[in-house]
Amino acid sequence: MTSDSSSGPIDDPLFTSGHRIFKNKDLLKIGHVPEADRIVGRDEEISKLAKRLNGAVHGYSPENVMIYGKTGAGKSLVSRHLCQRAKNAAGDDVDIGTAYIDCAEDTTETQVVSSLAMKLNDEGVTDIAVPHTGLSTSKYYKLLWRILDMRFDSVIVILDEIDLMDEDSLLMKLSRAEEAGKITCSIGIIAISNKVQYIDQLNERVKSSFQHKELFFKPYDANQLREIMHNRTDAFQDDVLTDDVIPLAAAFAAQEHGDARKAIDILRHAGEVASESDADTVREAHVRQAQQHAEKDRFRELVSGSPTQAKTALLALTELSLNSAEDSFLTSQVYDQYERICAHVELDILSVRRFRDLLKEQAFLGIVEIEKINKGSAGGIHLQNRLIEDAHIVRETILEDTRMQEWSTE
Ligand SMILES: Nc1ncnc2c1ncn2[C@@H]1O[C@H](COP(=O)(O)OP(=O)(O)OP(=O)(O)O)[C@@H](O)[C@H]1O
Repeated sequence: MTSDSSSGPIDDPLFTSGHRIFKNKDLLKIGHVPEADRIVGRDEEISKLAKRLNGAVHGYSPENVMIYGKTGAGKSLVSRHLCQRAKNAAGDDVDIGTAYIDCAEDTTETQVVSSLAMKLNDEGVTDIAVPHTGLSTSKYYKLLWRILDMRFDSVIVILDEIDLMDEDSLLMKLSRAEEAGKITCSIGIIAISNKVQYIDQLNERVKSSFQHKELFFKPYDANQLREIMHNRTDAFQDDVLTDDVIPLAAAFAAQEHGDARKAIDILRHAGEVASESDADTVREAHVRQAQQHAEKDRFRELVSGSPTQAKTALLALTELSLNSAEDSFLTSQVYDQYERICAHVELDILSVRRFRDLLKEQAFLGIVEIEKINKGSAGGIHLQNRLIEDAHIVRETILEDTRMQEWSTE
C-alpha cells in the first residue's frame, strides 16, 4: 500500500457509509481497552487488584484473585488494564508475562494450557514451536513450564468466564507449579466469573491449592454509565450526538443491572441506525430502535436454543398478551391457547403438568413471571403468568422457527 492510498478523504460514495456519523468506531468495540483516564468508577477495584498483583512487579509471587460481578461490570477491562500497568511498572531486572484466556472459547484444560503456551512463547527466544493441536495435556504443560522459565520471573494469567471450563484441575496445577518445583517463575491467576457460587462448587483439593482473595464488582449506576459513554463520544463526528442520546442509553443499560457493555452496544447501534437511515445526527428515536435490536439479540439467543414445545408455550402466552387488555393470565387460559397453536402447527399436546414445567423454565430464564394467587378456600391456589419481554419481539423471534411459521398465517 502506498502512503497516498491511505490518506485524504474517500471520494467513492460506495465506501463513505457511516463516515458522516462515526469518526473512530473502534472506540465502541467491546474488546477495546480504554486508557486509564477513560476507566470510570473503578478506582477502588483497581487499587485492590494492584495490591494483589504487586508481587509480580517485584519478581516474586503475585496473589491469586477471584473476581465476581455481573456482566458488563468492567471485570475483564480492569484485569487487562492492570496486567498492562504491571508490565509497564516492572523494573528492567524483572520480566513479567501476561496472558488473557477466554474460557468461553478455550473450554478444556488442554485448550487453555496450549493457548497459554502459545501466547507466552516467543519462538525467537525459546526456540520452542508450540503446535496448535496434537499433543497430550501433559506435554503442553511441559512446554508451558519450559517457556515460563526461559522467559519470565513472574506471570499473570487472566482466566475469564472460568465457570465455563469443563475441568477445574487447571487452577490447581497452575497454582501449585512453583511450589511443586516444576518452575521457578511465579504465577498469579485472576479468575473471573459471573457466578458467585463458583468457588464453592470446586473440588476440595482444587479449592485448597487455589488460595485466593475475592473481589466483587458492583453494577454501575446511571451516572457512571453516562460518564463511560461520554468518555467515548470521540468515536463520533463532532456535534453528531444530540443531548438526549447518552442519558437515554444510560437509562436503558441501568435497567439491566448497570451493564456497561450494553450501554456501549446501544450507543454504537444507535449510530449505525442513524447512519443506515442517512441521518445527520444520532437522535432519541435511534437509541430506542437500538435498544429494541439489543433486546431482540439477547432474547433470540435465549429462545433459539429452546425446544419447539417451549417456544409454543411462550407463543401461547404472547398471543394472549397481544390480544388482550390484561397482562397476566391463568395457566389454564395459556394452556387453552397452547392447545390451539399445537393443533394448528400439528404438534403433540403435552399434559397440563408438563406444560406448567415449560412455563416455569421460561420464568427461570427471566422471560416470564409467575405469581401465585389465592382464590380463597373454595377457589384454591392459581398461577398467573405474565410475559416480561416485549410481546412483539417475542412473537417475531418465535415465528422465525420454520416449524412455528405456520402459525403466522393464522
Ligand atoms: N469503568 C469502565 N469505564 C469505561 N468502560 C468500561 C468500564 N467498565 C466496562 N467498560 C466497557 O464495557 C464493556 C464491557 O466490559 P467488560 O468486558 O470489562 O465487562 P465484564 O464485567 O468483564 O463482563 P462479562 O462478565 O460479560 O465479560 C467493555 O467495552 C469495556 O470497555
